[in-house]
Amino acid sequence: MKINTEDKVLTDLPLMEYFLTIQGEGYHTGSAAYFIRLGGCDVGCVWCDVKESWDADAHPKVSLSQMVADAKASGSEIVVITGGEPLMYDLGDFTNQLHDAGLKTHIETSGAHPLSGDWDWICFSPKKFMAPLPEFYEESDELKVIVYNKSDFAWAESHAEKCLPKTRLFLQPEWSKKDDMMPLIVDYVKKNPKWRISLQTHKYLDIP
Ligand SMILES: C[S@@+](CC[C@H](N)C(=O)[O-])C[C@H]1O[C@@H](n2cnc3c(N)ncnc32)[C@H](O)[C@@H]1O
Ligand SMILES: Nc1nc2[nH]cc(C(=O)O)c2c(=O)[nH]1
Ligand code: SF4
Ligand SMILES: [Mg+2]
Repeated sequence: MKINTEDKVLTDLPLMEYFLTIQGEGYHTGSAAYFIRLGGCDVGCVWCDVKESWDADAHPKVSLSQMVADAKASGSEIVVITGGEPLMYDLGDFTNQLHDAGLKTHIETSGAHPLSGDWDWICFSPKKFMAPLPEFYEESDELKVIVYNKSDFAWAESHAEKCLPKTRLFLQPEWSKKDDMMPLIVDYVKKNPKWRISLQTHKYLDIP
C-alpha cells in the first residue's frame, strides 16, 4: 500500500460526485466513462466551471474500496478521476485498486501538484493561476489548453513546445467565451494543424 506525503495511509478521499456519462472533452470524446470528482482545489481559475469542488471539507470522505466497487459496478471500462484537483492527493493506492478491478485509469489534472498514481491516460490542462510542474510535459498523453482570450494561443504554444512529440494537442474554448473564441480557434487550427479542437460536448448534449 502506498503512503502519502504526510506518511499516513490514504484510505479515503473527499468525494464530490460520481457519474457514468460520455467523456465530453479531448482525445476520448464520445467514449463511455465513469467520472469520480474528488473535492479540493487550490489553483483558483477565475472561470472554473466547478467551483463547488474547491473546498475539500465540503465533501464527505469515502473509502477507496467503496469508490472502486461503485466504479466497477457501473460497467464502464474507463474511470476518469477529476476534481477539483485530484493530484492534491497521493493517488497511488487508488489507481492500484482500480487496476486490480480491471479498470482503465484516466486523470484530468492542472499539473500544479506532484504526479502520483499509475495512469492509462493523463490529460494535462495547465493553468495561468498556478504554474504546472515540469514532470507533466513528459508524462502527459494529452495537452488541453483552455482558450479564454487571444493571448492564450501563444501561451498554449509555450506549453506544447515542452511536451513530447507523442502528446496530443487540444485547444478548448472557455465555455463563457466560446462564441468570441471559436472563430479564432478554427482559424488557428487551420493554420496550425498539429492542434485539434476540443469542445465540451457534454454541455451541448446537456448530460453530466
Ligand atoms: C474542472 S477541471 C478538474 C481537473 C483539474 N483541476 C484541471 O483543471 O485539469 C476539468 C477540465 O475542465 C476544464 N475547464 C474548467 N472550467 C472550464 C471552462 N469554464 N471552460 C472550459 N473548460 C473548463 C479544465 O481545464 C479541465 O481540463
Ligand atoms: N461528460 C463530461 N466530460 C468531462 N471531461 C472532463 C470533465 C471534467 O470535469 O473533468 C468532464 C465532465 O464533467 N463531464
Ligand atoms: S485547476 Fe481545475 S478544478 Fe481547480 S480551479 Fe482550475 S479548472 Fe477548476
Ligand atoms: Mg467538467
